[in-house]
Amino acid sequence: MRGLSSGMKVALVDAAAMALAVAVVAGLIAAFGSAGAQRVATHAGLLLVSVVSLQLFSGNTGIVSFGHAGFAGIGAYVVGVLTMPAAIQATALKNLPALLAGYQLSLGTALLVAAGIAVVLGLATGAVLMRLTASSASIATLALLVIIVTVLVGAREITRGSQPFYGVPRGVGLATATAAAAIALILARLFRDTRTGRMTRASADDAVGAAAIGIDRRHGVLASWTLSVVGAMLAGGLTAQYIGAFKPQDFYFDLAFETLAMLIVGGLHSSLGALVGVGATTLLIEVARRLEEGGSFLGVDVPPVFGFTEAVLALAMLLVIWRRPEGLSGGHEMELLRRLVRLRPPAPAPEPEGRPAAAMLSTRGVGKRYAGVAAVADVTLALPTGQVTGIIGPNGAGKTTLINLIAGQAAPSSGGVYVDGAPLAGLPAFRVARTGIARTFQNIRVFPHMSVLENVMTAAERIEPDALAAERAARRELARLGLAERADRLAGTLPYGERRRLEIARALVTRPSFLLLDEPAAGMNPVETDALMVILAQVKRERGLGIVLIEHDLGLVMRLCDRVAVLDHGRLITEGPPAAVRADPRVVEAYLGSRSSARALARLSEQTQ
Ligand SMILES: Nc1ncnc2c1ncn2[C@@H]1O[C@H](COP(=O)(O)OP(=O)(O)OP(=O)(O)O)[C@@H](O)[C@H]1O
Repeated sequence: MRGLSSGMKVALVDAAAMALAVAVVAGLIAAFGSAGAQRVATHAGLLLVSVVSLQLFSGNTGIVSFGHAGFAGIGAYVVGVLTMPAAIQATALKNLPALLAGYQLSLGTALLVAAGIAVVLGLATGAVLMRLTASSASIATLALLVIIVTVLVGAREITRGSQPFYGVPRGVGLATATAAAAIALILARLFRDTRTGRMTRASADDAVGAAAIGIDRRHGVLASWTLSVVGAMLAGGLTAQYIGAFKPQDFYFDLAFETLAMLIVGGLHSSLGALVGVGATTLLIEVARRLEEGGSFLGVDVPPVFGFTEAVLALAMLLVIWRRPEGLSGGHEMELLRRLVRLRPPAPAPEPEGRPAAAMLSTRGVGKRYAGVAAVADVTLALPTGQVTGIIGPNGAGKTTLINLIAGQAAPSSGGVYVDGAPLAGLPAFRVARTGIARTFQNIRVFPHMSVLENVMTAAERIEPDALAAERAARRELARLGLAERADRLAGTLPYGERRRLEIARALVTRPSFLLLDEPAAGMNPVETDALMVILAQVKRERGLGIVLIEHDLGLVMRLCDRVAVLDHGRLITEGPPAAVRADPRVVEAYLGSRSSARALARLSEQTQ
């Protein structure tokens, strides 16, 4: 286990525990269960493969998918056609194109072919999905489901259309279903703690924050979608060999609803949720099914009730959404290892060597108009490394917009932004971040559902060679910002001031040439603000990076900054050393527009004279 990050160690133990739990339950049912119980368990095992595949995509990206049921259908037909004995094929599929006829492959080989097709289909459809917002992508998966089932019905020569497709050898029983479910659970649990898994979750948590540390959201969506399509198609292929006969409608809305309901009941955001969801709903469905058929229960005659099972499932889902939105699992993994032993964290990495890669960040005549209003107009600024440049100005002066223009969160309407003379304008934010520009946000953008350590590690992974190195670098920055003890807490549960510091740690771990801080001391008490000032001054001294600081605390600006630029109504009205700027009558005039700022400026002049 040495050489692995803490997260991966925890994931491995969780994965082994879940696989073991599934194997033990299946073993008990195989040994002592009735034939009926074994059928239910086999069906549940195969459903678990489907639900886990769905969780791998939807849980990590936050995009609810309705399309997975359709892919299970494709998998079922692929395995069905490829494994069907030639004699049955000759009667059941008389018009099957010669190219597809007479293979009669083993289940394993047919599953391999299905996986290959799944990769191609996953990449092709994922290339579209990754360009859509989460809600549009979700609707697109619904369209995919309809298209897939329509094609399956239409491809009569291969699928027999709406007629039952029969004659598939029944090679899947409880043992195969259990093994498949265990493997699916292991892979899904481990994926979450891979580099791609973390990047995907970060983008789902806060896409803008993720782009600011260089993450291309599309990469995670494509990777998790393709993997989950493979899982869904294999689940379908195994199901084909379990049930032996099926129709396209078996892989339509009912299955999409059933698998989604199971996942939501268990908890969308963890592989444990998929396991708990399938377990709990299988039991519920079994009870509901008995009631649906009617009969005498505890001496009471109950008439058959059509659709009772679906209604119970829907009700269970609504109840969970209402009372426990994160699902029965609470939305998190077991983290058994962390519960059982006190994990010794790896030592923080030493301070990195070397100076910033770039020397100068500059804007030339940069401007931004919003619906006719000039938020920033014709600003030309030089922001060298080795200096702290303060950007001040009254509310609405355009400070945040200027940072957004530099960091790629907004595209300039005019002018440009340059790093060592190379233009940045037009690059998406994640590419700007990769040029060595890190930033924090006025309205904090940490990843709330990830741990404090994961927040920083995700950023570190862009530049560190492996997860362990990324963890050690992350721990270094957490220690610097006084957050070492908070490493395992969920970022969303931190108090405001600590979340601000976490954002700074996340930015610093990328070893940027330029650090843009948008009101880093907002919400901090004076002690925290002073500590932050010491840290920033130290980072500037040790690393020689350039810091750009937007701050309303003028005392902090005047003490920390080497130069100060003043914006008013989007325009740069003056720029220079703090003392000169403070004495500039244009600055006093700009601040007089806002009474509280004018008071702050007056107080500051009194204090520093
Ligand atoms: N996305 C947007 N759409 C429309 N107008 C915007 C947008 N972003 C900023 N603005 C406008 O641009 C102007 C500058 O806003 P900006 O947030 O950059 O100022 P600021 O100096 O950072 O203010 P504050 O100190 O209050 O944070 C404001 O008038 C604001 O309303």
